[in-house]
Amino acid sequence: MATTPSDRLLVIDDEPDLRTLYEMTLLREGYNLVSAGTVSEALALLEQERFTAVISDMRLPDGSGLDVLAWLERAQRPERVVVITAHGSAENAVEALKAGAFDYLTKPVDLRQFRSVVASATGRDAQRSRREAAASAPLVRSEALGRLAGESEVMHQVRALIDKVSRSMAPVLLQGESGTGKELVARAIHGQGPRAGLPFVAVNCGAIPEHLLEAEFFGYRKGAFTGAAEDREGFFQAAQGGTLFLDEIGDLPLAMQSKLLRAIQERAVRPVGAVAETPVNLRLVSATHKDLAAEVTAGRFRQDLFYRLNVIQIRVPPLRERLQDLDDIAQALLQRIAADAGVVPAPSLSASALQRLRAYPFPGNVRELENVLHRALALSGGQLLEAEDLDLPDAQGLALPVEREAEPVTAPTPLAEGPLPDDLAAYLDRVERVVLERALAAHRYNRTAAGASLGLSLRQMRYRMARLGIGGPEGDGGA
Ligand SMILES: Nc1ncnc2c1ncn2[C@@H]1O[C@H](COP(=O)(O)OP(=O)(O)OP(=O)(O)O)[C@@H](O)[C@H]1O
Repeated sequence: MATTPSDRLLVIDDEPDLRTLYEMTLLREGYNLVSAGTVSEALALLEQERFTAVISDMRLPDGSGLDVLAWLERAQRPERVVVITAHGSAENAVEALKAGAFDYLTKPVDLRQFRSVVASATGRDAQRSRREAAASAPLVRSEALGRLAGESEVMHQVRALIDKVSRSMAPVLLQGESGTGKELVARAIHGQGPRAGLPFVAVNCGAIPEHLLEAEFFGYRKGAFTGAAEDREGFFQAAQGGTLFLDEIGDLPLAMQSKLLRAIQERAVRPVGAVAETPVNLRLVSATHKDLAAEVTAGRFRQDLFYRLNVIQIRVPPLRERLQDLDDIAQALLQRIAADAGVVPAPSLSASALQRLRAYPFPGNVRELENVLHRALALSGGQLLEAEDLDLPDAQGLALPVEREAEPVTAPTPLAEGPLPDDLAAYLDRVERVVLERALAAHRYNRTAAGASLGLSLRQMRYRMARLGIGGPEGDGGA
């Protein structure tokens, strides 16, 4: 590959053999480099010139890789730093990421991984993929960040954090109620980062049946189980080079938590039925509406996995805590919904409509607001949406949700009597298909509303529709 003048690296390691190994590997890749054996030598070189990236061992005779990181932070230098930590030292890796390292590698260094991590630190992988995918990949860069409306103090903080974390590969944990915009934040982190042109794969951990998790995450080989007619890649392979967004991570069963932890530690996954592992290099963003620290205390979430995922935490507050954003968000959503529906110009909200919105607590947060506006737009037809068009209960009339008695479940008639199905999975798929299709038709193909009527989130609905190959008119903005 052609070298650009910016491909200049600084390698810091005190062991001559390792330094030679790194140098040889990098020279063969076409990089141009200098090396140092101590922190002070490294700082002297850094004072003289700028590098694209710095690759530093953690333990050095006169200090540590963290000292180099701290120096670069203080000097506000743009170099990306990859630290190399001792095997099994999760603390060091997490500490380095928190201190601003771009990424880390663990000893003994796997050279394939080394090349791939350095390629992302120098931006080569992103450049290559942008060239390859220029026309076909949707350019997510900045688009998601642009969609994130709201000028409240807390939203400014969220945006500042997105900007900061997007510069490294550090895992991010997003904490917030359902519908607050966690996925949008995850997309913004990806879109602002150096790998914006690479895939962003969103997975709702809670929507996948437990027995399919491993195959869905890591893929499988042909013949691994009945029905595995060909090799299939998992989410990790699909997100290779980019970002894997694990939503509702708190719903992951313990057994799968262990497998996920292993994949993070080893930076490799083994598809079901495969002998060899496949290296993966991606950024993990996870999200939860649960208090994961409390889940750890309760023994439902692995402490070590929590530690690995929670390197940087961003809290996305509920809408009721940032009511001053409501007007901006409502207007932004209305613009988008109207544009998607081909309604030009977009209608606006009357003063009374805005007042009604402000008085409503929005337990379903921004997603609920989006649905309310969808419905209002479909029903009103005018240029000004009034309070009545929103179809919201008065603030005074709002009652707390009453727990409904669970309705008795009656088995579908064919099962109460008559022959039992000879293929239960296929039979249940047929039942599910009929239920989903009926709910979709009843809600004019609005997947959010159809899902809600069945007690499913939009993601669960999407997952089920995709699994059963149910298409149909795009009925809402949840895609
Ligand atoms: N600040 C915002 N400005 C504009 N639109 C927003 C904002 N926050 C969220 N949205 C929109 O609200 C909807 C719900 O957001 P999103 O799916 O990101 O929430 P979530 O927290 O991931 O929800 P869940 O936990 O249920 O998966 C999306 O259509 C998103 O684009």
